[in-house]
Amino acid sequence: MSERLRIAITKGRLLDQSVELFERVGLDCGPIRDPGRRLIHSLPNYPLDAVLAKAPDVITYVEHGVCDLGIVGKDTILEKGGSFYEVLDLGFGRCRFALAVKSGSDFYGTYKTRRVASKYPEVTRAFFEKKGMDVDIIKIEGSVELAPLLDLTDAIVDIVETGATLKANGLEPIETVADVSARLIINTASMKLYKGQINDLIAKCETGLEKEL
Ligand SMILES: Nc1ncnc2c1ncn2[C@@H]1O[C@H](COP(=O)(O)OP(=O)(O)OP(=O)(O)O)[C@@H](O)[C@H]1O
Ligand SMILES: O=P(O)(O)OC[C@H]1O[C@H](OP(=O)(O)OP(=O)(O)O)[C@H](O)[C@@H]1O
Repeated sequence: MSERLRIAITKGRLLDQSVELFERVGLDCGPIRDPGRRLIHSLPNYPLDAVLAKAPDVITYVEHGVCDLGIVGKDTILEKGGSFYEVLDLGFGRCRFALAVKSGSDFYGTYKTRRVASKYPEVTRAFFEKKGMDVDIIKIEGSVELAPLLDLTDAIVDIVETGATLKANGLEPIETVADVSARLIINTASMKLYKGQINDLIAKCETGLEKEL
């Protein structure tokens, strides 16, 4: 019997490339190419329902087993953690976490406790803990580049893709914190219960990735 699997896909930047990957291996993604306001869509030619969710919620739904699989950025995985299998680097959504400062400023050249703003406080904490450095971390919800411009903090840890946002705001990256790309994650119980079907979908993703090369 073929169960319908459920996959949570991160809305926004990762959705288009997820659709591209699935379509490359013959999955009809018509319903999620142009999803409108509807959040759950059945794929017409493969036993898969796609749930469109915010990045951290993708992990929540997969961890709780209400979705069998998920597509989410490594940034969110590093920040939120959780218990699931991370089975594939999907290669798209490539960017990096970087430590950035106002151009020319000397972040490491002082003994006072530095302040760092980030939408990713856990990633930031782990980065400085590894260095044995005590920093004050301030959580910001978006447009993190504002924090040093307003002199709230000495630096930011944020996602950098092209570097255009940093440059436009007179900031510069001084260190890479971690590389980021989209990952396929699987609920641990689903992996056992629906092994055959999940492996079929993983194999399709692998084929899709090879086709792109
Ligand atoms: N330039 C980039 N900026 C932000 N995320 C990026 C970038 N490039 C790739 N990504 C990946 O895309 C994922 C989704 O990003 P997106 O900007 O769509 O949502 P978000 O900024 O996390 O949430 P929000 O809906 O609040 O904007 C990120 O978690 C990350 O893995
Ligand atoms: O290096 P770049 O190519 O310029 O991309 C990086 C920018 O994109 C992201 O912001 P996003 O557009 O998601 O908005 P946000 O800051 O409100 O999250 C990220 O937080 C940076 O600000």
